[in-house]
Amino acid sequence: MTATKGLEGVVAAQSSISSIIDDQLTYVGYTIDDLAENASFEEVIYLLWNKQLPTQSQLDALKKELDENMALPEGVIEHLRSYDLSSVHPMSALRSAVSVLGLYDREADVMDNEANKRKAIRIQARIASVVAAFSRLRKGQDPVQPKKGLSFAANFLYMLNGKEPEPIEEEAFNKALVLHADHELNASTFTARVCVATLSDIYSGITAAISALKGPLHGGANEQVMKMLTEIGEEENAIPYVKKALDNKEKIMGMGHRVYKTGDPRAKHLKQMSKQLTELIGEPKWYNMSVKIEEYIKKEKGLPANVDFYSASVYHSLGIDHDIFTPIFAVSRVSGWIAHILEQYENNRLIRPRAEYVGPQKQAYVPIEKRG
Ligand SMILES: CC(=O)SCCNC(=O)CCNC(=O)[C@H](O)C(C)(C)COP(=O)(O)OP(=O)(O)OC[C@H]1O[C@@H](n2cnc3c(N)ncnc32)[C@H](O)[C@@H]1OP(=O)(O)O
Ligand SMILES: O=C([O-])CC(=O)C(=O)O
Repeated sequence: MTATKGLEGVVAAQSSISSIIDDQLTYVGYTIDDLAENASFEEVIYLLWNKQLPTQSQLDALKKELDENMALPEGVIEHLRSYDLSSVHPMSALRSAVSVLGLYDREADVMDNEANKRKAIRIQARIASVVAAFSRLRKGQDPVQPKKGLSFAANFLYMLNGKEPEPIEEEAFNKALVLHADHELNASTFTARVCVATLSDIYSGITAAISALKGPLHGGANEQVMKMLTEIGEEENAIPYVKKALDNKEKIMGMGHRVYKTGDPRAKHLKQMSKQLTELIGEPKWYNMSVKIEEYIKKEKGLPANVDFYSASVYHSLGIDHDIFTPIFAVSRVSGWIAHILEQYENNRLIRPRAEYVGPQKQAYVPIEKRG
């Protein structure tokens, strides 16, 4: 038995949700370019969960269900008020709050398909509310109740900021949600599938997935990109900064990808949005220094920008706190996690690979008093 480090190239599941072939990403066979330009996030949720685009009445029904389930149980708000919010990372808060959400769901451990679909709606709707409530509570503001009839994107920004977004903000945020919704067997999705393949419940699967997304090699990279841009400060510092980082064998966040070698097809959409939005807020330097870094890393290391690179300056331009970037990734990706969890339940087998043992062999037990 020989291990493949990081499971690179290992095909670990069959799926009909999303695919990456020749650096092209599709959700259920629709290209990400087509969806990013045309689809609402709600349509994408429906697509991922039902493997087909909704009719108008199916979309209306989904929107109504999301609207009806967005408000948080009072116990979850109390939970968020029960600890020092200033001392925790929002991803840790989200991870714990989703676990608490499960405690307030009477169907949490009901495993049939219909119950799982009802829980899917509740989780999708409430994760957005948790992130918004957390963000407000830690600033000493009360949570804002969701407003029925708004799009998912607009409702999130409304709950976050207490005012409805401008059309350009809503459109940009919707596109970001569409672009982040699913991505085949990335680390957090794989984590979710491993978890529920034991026939554990959907809240456990999502909590596990959030835990995996948090890391800076995965979803946590978007926050780190903005940290880097902030440290760089001005355009002329960009190249010296990344050159020094490479000399020190440090990784440049938002660059490189396990699967994409020529480019991440989501990045060009975010790049375009970054240009537009940073100009709009009068801070084009974030876009300009990002372009410089992207070009330099491509030239020096042959690595492309990934989805996390330009999303950082997009979210910054929308006025979102930098440590809320990764929770926003979760607000979108939960749609994909749920799709994969439902797909795993449909045709389940325990996921249990092997390890190549490389430790000592044939050791004889030594009584404790004789150990040196
Ligand atoms: C939503 C997402 O999860 S997208 C990914 C978000 N993560 C990041 O942006 C973090 C930065 N990027 C990385 O760490 C990596 O490119 C990953 C984790 C995304 C992919 O990693 P892997 O496929 O395992 O590649 P690995 O880390 O083994 O790197 C291969 C080589 O490229 C180099 N490399 C990879 N990414 C980078 C980077 N961002 N900056 C500098 N060098 C890099 C490595 O140092 C390594 O070089 P070496 O062979 O000389 O040691
Ligand atoms: O697929 C991956 O490894 C990481 C990624 O881009 C994502 O999860 O969107």
